[in-house]
Amino acid sequence: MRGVLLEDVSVGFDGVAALSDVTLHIEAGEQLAVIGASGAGKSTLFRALTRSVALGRGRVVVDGQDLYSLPRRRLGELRRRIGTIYQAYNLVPQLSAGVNVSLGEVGEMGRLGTLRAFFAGPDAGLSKKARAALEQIGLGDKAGVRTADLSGGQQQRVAVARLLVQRPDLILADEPFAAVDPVTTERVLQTLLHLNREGATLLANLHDVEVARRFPRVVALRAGRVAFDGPPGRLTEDELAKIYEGDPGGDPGGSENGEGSDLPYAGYGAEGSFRLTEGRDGVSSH
Ligand SMILES: Nc1ncnc2c1ncn2[C@@H]1O[C@H](COP(=O)(O)OP(=O)(O)OP(=O)(O)O)[C@@H](O)[C@H]1O
Repeated sequence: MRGVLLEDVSVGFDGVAALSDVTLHIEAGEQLAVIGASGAGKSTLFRALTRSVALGRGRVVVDGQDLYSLPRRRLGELRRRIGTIYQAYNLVPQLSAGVNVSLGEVGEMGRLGTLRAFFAGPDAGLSKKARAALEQIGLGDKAGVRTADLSGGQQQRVAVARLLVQRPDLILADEPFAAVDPVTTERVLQTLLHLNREGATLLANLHDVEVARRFPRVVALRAGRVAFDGPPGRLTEDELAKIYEGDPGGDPGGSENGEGSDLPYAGYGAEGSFRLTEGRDGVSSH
């Protein structure tokens, strides 16, 4: 994977600009947190990276390929190398957790295995990989449970286990920590960072600025434009105030960030930041 480039990207919905002139270079293997107020365009940015939204203007290049000019088959091939955790998790609710995880296995063998698992019963025939992934994410006992019957946080972990099986080159995690408790957040974060260390480029849309500060590079969107792009140390209270200015809801996911505050960054100064990984400070200046 040679990284990601968005060049002057604009996306509009019924005349409303969701993204305006967004230019971002993301190097292969980078960890990038995307923040911004509700409606700032974060999800639209992620959808543009899988060609799931029409582009008004600009260019999106993933691994050297112009995403929006690719023929269908090549687009499919590229998409299989992109792992997503979206707010709806992209899981098939009627299928068991184990089968959903198996869907991460690309290629014929993976598909056959999944079909076999589907027909043989909810928990039968799963590959070792799928089982190990569920174990790793703490859902070893849920392989046979219908995904619809799992809690929101458990479904989120199923989506993460699927990534462990898929081993994508690019991970798009759109609010991966919504609806999960702090322990699960840590577990999911560690898994994503593990996949990143193994080479995957990681983009995470985060509501919680404290979590975003743990990434070496933070991009903030404000009204569809890039309002900040740099290391978390430069994310001062002033910057944050500009980014979230006029945001009526603060953190719609329910802020755990300070009593009585409705702002997602309340209580966290620029100093409090820390990182999990070492040696990743070399944020490329774009
Ligand atoms: N399918 C759509 N049709 C019409 N408008 C849309 C559509 N998707 C997004 N929008 C609009 O585009 C803007 C950006 O939305 P987007 O979902 O990208 O924001 P966001 O930053 O992800 O917000 P949140 O944090 O609340 O999820 C918003 O004004 C939204 O209402």
